[in-house]
Order: sequence, then C-alpha cells, then structure tokens
Amino acid sequence: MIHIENLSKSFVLHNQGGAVIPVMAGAHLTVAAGECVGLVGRSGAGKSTLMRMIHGNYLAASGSIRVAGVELAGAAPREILALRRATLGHVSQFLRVVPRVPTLEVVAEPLLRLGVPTDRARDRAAALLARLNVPRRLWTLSPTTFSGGEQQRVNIARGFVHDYPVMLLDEPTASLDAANREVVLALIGEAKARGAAILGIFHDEAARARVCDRLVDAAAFVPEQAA
Ligand SMILES: Nc1ncnc2c1ncn2[C@@H]1O[C@H](COP(=O)(O)OP(=O)(O)OP(=O)(O)O)[C@@H](O)[C@H]1O
Repeated sequence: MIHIENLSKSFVLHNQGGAVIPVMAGAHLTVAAGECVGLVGRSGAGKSTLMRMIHGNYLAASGSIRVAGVELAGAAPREILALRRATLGHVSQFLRVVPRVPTLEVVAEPLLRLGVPTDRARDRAAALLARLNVPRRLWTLSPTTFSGGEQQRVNIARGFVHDYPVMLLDEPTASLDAANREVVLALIGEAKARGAAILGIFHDEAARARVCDRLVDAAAFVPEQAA
C-alpha cells in the first residue's frame, strides 16, 4: 500500500544564503495491507520529514512514493487531496481546527466530505468520542480550549472515523493516560485487522512493541554528508 523507492530529500534555506541541508538519500520502505510499521531513529533522523512527504506536504528531490497505487512525485494538488479524503488518513500530534466548529462536527467531517449521510457520520463520531472517553458535555463545544489530552483524543477520533486503507500515525499515544492509550492501541489493532497499512512514529516503546509488526530506522536513510 505504501511503496517508497530511492527517495531523496534536501531542504534549501532561502533566507540563509540558500544553504542546502540534505536529510535523506536512497530511502526504501514498504508497508503492506494489514501491517503496522514503526518508524524509529534518533531525533533529527528524518522521521517527521518522511511522514510529511508521504502525506504530500513536502516534495521529494528524487525517487518515488506510491500510496495505494498513486505516485505522489509529480501528483497534482487535487490528486493529493482526493487521496487524503478517501485513502490516506493522518493522525498528527496536534489538532488543527477551524474555531467555533463543535467537536462532534470536527470528528464527523471526514465522513461528511465523503458523502456519508449526516446522521450516520454523527453516530460514528459519537461512538468514537465515547470510546475515547471524551465527556459528552464537550461534544457541542469547539475543541480549541480543550486540554492537551482531550484535543489529542478528538484528533484520534477524527483520524479513525473513516476506515482509511492507509494510515500515518504521529505519536498517537503521547500525552494519554493508561486507559485511553489502551483504546488507541485497540483502534490500531482493529485497523490492522480490517487490512489497513499503517506507518507510525511511537516514542512509547511498549506501545510500539504491542502494535508494530516491524521497525524501520530512519537513520539508515541519512545521507553520509549529514550523518
Ligand atoms: N522545514 C525544514 N526546513 C529545514 N530543515 C528541516 C525542515 N524540517 C526538518 N528539517 C531538518 O531535517 C532533519 C530531520 O528532521 P525531522 O523533524 O524529520 O526529524 P525527526 O526524526 O522527526 O526528529 P524528532 O524525533 O526530533 O522529531 C533535521 O536535521 C531538521 O533540522
């Protein structure tokens, strides 16, 4: 479902004399359906950069990234948006929302965009919020004022509301208490069981050991001149 071949990336710092920072060279990675791969490696190895490239936020310098058969290098923005809408889910560490939109709508929105009827989308959103122990009294409020852990759970509910075939998870259990961490690990297990291909960054080693089928070290892709 995710196929990365010979991927390279460097950043050009235009405001610092055009300095070029090579961060990745010759990266290879495959994630199959039903598999969860943990992306590990020291701080600065390029884990977040790789996730952002797969999500289509950063352009590759060279190489290929295919997600569910779609080549991201050279894809038009509308192709990337279509891929994100139906196929490629992403749970980032931080919730980004439009102010004043109630939590239930924030969570239901990915389904509404896919044309799921409003009642069904809201029911599914409500079930996930309840499972993640977000108090019902908060569902009608915007999550902008919620605690870090509450915002993260809203983010996770939104990320799991649609059965995406491919999922990117960036620290999905950080800042959660033990009970909610268990719920998230169960959601990941269920996504794997229905055949989702998952790539995740988990600093929580125990969580990683529970859900990851194998680990890939991003440090192996750091170019020699940057190592
Ligand atoms: N937008 C950017 N512009 C310039 N350099 C960047 C940019 N984003 C990342 N880098 C550089 O790329 C390298 C990899 O960063 P990245 O955030 O991907 O590492 P990471 O493995 O996710 O680290 P951490 O575990 O600390 O989050 C770092 O040296 C970083 O300084």
